[in-house]
Amino acid sequence: MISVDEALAQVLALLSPTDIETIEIRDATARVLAQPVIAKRDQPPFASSAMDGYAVKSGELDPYAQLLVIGESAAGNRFDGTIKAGQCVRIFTGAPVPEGADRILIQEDCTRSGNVITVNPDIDTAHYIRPAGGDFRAGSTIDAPTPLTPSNIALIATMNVNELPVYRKPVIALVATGDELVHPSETPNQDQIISSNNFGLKALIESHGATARLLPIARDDMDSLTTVLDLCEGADLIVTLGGASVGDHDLMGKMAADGTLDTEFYKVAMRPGKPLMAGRYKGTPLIGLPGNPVSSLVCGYVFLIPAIRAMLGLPRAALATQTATLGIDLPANGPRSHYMRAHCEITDGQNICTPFERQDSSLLSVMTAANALMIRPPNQGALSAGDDVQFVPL
Ligand SMILES: Nc1nc2c(c(=O)[nH]1)N[C@H]1C(S)=C(S)[C@@H](COP(=O)(O)OP(=O)(O)OC[C@H]3O[C@@H](n4cnc5c(N)ncnc54)[C@H](O)[C@@H]3O)O[C@H]1N2
Ligand code: MOO
Repeated sequence: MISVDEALAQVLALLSPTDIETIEIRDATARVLAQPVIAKRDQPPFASSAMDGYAVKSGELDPYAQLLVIGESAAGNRFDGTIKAGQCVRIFTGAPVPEGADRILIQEDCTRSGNVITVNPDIDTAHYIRPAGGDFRAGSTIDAPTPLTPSNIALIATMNVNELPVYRKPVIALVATGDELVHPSETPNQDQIISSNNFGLKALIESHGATARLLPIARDDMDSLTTVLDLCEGADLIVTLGGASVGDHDLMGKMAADGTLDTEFYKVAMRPGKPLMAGRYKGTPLIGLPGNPVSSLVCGYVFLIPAIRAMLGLPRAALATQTATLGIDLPANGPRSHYMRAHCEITDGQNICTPFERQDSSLLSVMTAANALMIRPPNQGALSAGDDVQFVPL
């Protein structure tokens, strides 16, 4: 069996970035910028006031000095004249600072009577002017590829860029397999269960910037399976769920083993996830995930998130791990990497990571209670509470 790292490298080698399309900024949520964008203007485009008050000459603010208010500068409506000695202009936050002014006196620091203000004896020392281009200059860029976050979407809008080149959302076809499966809301017979893996994986896929296509459930016969796989035409990636192992009805496993799939690998030294496979079906990249619900989801995190990132043109890399302190003693690990469902919690300033006692790969309730996958390398010796461990946050 190959290692998780080797398997991930082979999965990523099957995939290329999608093509680039242009979208409007209103549709940019969670997309990935494919080419740099360039600011069309300075921000702010003019020196502007940071406070509500009066635009003044800084040399004229002696205690009890009086200044004549000669006009108003509001956000969106500037004062067109120039401030001369003894004068000031009423100004509001965001408004252009008039010619001749080099400071904003906040309104709390003066009293006004008619068109005259009197400066208080004890005033704030800040100037409250935001210089033109203080945030960024015209011509400054946001590099690509980069995931579009709320803040860089706002930044790009401020740059006066409306149309953005982004990677097309990869389409991932999800094929649940098994005679025992029915759709939620259907009435299962006594031998049937509700198909859940496809919905969990759909949520995982869509929350990482791809589109999931839910296919009809494939039954445990070759005709049904190939009919559904053929319906995946046009997808960037096919993900099958279940039927990956060695039982008589595990048809994906058979296809991987007998070469019906253009198989890159079959079986990985990981727990859960041993029967994982990858290859191509009629030219389309395919990842076959095991059917146990937790195995499906864990493999989804470990392989599909990096796969989606690769298809979105982002760096090809495994999920980033973090270090925590183990909360309990653990016996030696077996020959497979173990992705243990765990709970991490900050206690006395330390991140304590404690794996759940029950690690069976059918237990979705345990997976749901977990906030981390604690990773144990193959054949790692026994560990004691207090040892450093690696984990991936969920
Ligand atoms: N003799 C051996 N048996 C098994 C081995 C092995 O090495 N030798 N490996 C075990 C491991 S590890 C895993 S993981 C499972 C994986 O099996 P399959 O991928 O073939 O999965 P299925 O048999 O189809 O299903 C397993 C389990 O999960 C349920 N399931 C399947 N699909 C869904 C779905 N869409 N939603 C909810 N639940 C689903 C299914 O009903 C089964 O209970 O094989 C072991 N066996
Ligand atoms: O590898 Mo299986 O996915 O352990 O349950």
